[in-house]
Amino acid sequence: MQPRSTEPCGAQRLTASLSPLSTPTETELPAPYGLWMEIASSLPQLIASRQLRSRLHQVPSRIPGVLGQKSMESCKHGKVLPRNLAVPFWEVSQRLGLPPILSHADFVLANWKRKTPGDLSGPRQNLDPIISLPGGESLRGFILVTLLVEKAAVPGIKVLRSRKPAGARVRALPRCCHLSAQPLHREQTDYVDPAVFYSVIRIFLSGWRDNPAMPHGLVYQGVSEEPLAYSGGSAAQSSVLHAFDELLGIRHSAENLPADKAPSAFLHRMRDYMPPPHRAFVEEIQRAPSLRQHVLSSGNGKLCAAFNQCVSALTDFRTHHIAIVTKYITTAAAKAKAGRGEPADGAGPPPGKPPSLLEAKGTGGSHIFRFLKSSLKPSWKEESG
Ligand code: HEM
Repeated sequence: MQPRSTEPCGAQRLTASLSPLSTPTETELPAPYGLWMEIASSLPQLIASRQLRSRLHQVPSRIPGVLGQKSMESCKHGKVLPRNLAVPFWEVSQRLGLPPILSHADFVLANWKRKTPGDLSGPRQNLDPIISLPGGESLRGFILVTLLVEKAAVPGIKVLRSRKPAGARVRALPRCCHLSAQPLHREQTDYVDPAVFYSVIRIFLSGWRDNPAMPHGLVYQGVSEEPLAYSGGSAAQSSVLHAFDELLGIRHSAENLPADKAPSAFLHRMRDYMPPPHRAFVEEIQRAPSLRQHVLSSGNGKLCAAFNQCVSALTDFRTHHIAIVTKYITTAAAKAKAGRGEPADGAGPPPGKPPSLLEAKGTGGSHIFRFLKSSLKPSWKEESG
């Protein structure tokens, strides 16, 4: 991964809007980016009518006064992102401290707006994604349900950020550590059609690292002659579970897996896909004195029970999540193979052949069940006293 600049600029406002639960303040880019906005706002239609490629050719390779220009480099091999997309994408990503690929931060955290001013008491009804992809209502449900899980975690994150003594924080957490496992299950089921998720939405989240469909990554023309490999968007890039895991000192076991394939290695890599303030927050919790050690040495039964409740809440969330993955990937794959997995009307046609090479893979490219089941069995990080 390239070194990242944290250079302040207009991008800083965008970064600020990525902090947990703040409303994205800007939903339109400034005038020089008019053509980009126009294309971004009609992606589903452009993809369905196969006009996206020709529209993208019209994007100028230089955006006046905003982004620099790199010299054209020839491309020797691999799948190529043309220079007029690759260079600005690279530069904006550098300024945001994010990798140049659609990440959880882009797709979910910064991609929502209120339909009407007001609170989020009827959240799904009053919310919309800013930028959509093919997938119709299922795509909308997928983004917004994921966002609502982030929202449900806010009280817990606030406890983590509070300056209260460790004991008080442990006691406060079980009340707000549920992470909405039940609603996650119910809402995904109600709003996201598995066939649409499997054959349409997932393609946009498949990335070009550990993806057999793009084994050599992607050449970002004008940025690097060598192909670059980045994982696709996944809620594994959300700071929420990482923060709770670090707080509770949870490590994910890796039976029969080489170290580089262990869940902990994958999850650590996903931190590179978080906005820098989120990553810093998780690392700060990681560096803090061990809460578990504090609880154990307190000899306080109620405190131990509260701590264990937090661990159970995470396990429950992950158990529900596995049920979702079974439905949206395993069962959907079987149906697609049997020819019974046609997306419902209104979802738009699949933009290409469903990625059969990705069947056993997660959105971020992991071998899903081995990975997800191992994260159900928490082990503890080694503690030095
Ligand atoms: C249709 C819905 C969903 C599907 C099919 C799905 C699928 C997956 C898959 C396959 C993985 C493995 C890692 C990867 O390859 O990216 C994963 C990881 C993960 N997902 Fe989801 N997911 C869904 C919804 C959600 C939601 C709404 C959340 C909550 C914000 C969530 C949170 C996570 C987390 C935290 C991980 C990392 C593994 C862990 O910490 O246990 N997922 N998901």
